[in-house]
Amino acid sequence: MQLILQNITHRYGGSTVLDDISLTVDDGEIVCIVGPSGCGKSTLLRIAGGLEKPGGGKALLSGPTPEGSLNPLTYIFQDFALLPWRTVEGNVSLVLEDHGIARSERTGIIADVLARTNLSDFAKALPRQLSGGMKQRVAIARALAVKPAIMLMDEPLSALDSQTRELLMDDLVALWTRERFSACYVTHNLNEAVRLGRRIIVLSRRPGRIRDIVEIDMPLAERVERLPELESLQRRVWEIMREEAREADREITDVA
Ligand SMILES: Nc1ncnc2c1ncn2[C@@H]1O[C@H](COP(=O)(O)OP(=O)(O)OP(=O)(O)O)[C@@H](O)[C@H]1O
Repeated sequence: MQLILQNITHRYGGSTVLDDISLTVDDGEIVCIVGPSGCGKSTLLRIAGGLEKPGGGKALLSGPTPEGSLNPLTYIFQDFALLPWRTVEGNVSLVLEDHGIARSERTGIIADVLARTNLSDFAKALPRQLSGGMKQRVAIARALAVKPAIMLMDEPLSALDSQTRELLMDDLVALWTRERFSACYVTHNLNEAVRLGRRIIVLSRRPGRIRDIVEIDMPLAERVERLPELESLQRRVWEIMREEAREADREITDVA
């Protein structure tokens, strides 16, 4: 299944936030979206997920829904959004209960996604007993449980310290390598973008327009071994963004 954004334009009040954004996320592809603060990355993701209606243009899904997919577009947020009174398995179960999945089937799905995210030993733990990294693994397990066609990931690792972020990136690469998933992945972090993205869409400062697209034709599993190449790609993305980020920074300071 493909996610297609066609000529998306959006305004809040008098100001244009997104201007004529077109992009496609192909089946099995991770597309990263980077750009200066306030350029509309999260807005674009909300439009992609149907949470917000664009002022102009269209967001659509094309192709058959994967078998067993309960929710073709599924979000993963920075703040995990777990229910504190439910255990790890209870949090994953909730989305399945919402879809009316019978208990016996739920048990199988939960065991599968907890195994894939290395959480099997923590099934009975409560969120408050878990580190930030583990909480985000639960959020990823919960997203996988509905067999999404495309995951919409909004800064999923940015609440974590840098070491935990590294571990979670390894996990995402391992998950993707075992069973490819598609994702539209918004991040501030250019290192995450070059580690995970097949394509990196660089947006300009507000109004967000596509400034450039950097393609990375290197298998995900090899990237951690090829850090010098990734560093030069990361520098290239930063060169594209630098002026935009500087202008965006000034703009925000002016407002304050
Ligand atoms: N519901 C809303 N109503 C009015 N303005 C909004 C709303 N949501 C976002 N904005 C504004 O739209 C612009 C884009 O916001 P958005 O959160 O999409 O940007 P972003 O690129 O994700 O930002 P950041 O990198 O800082 O997270 C910002 O100026 C923001 O203040």
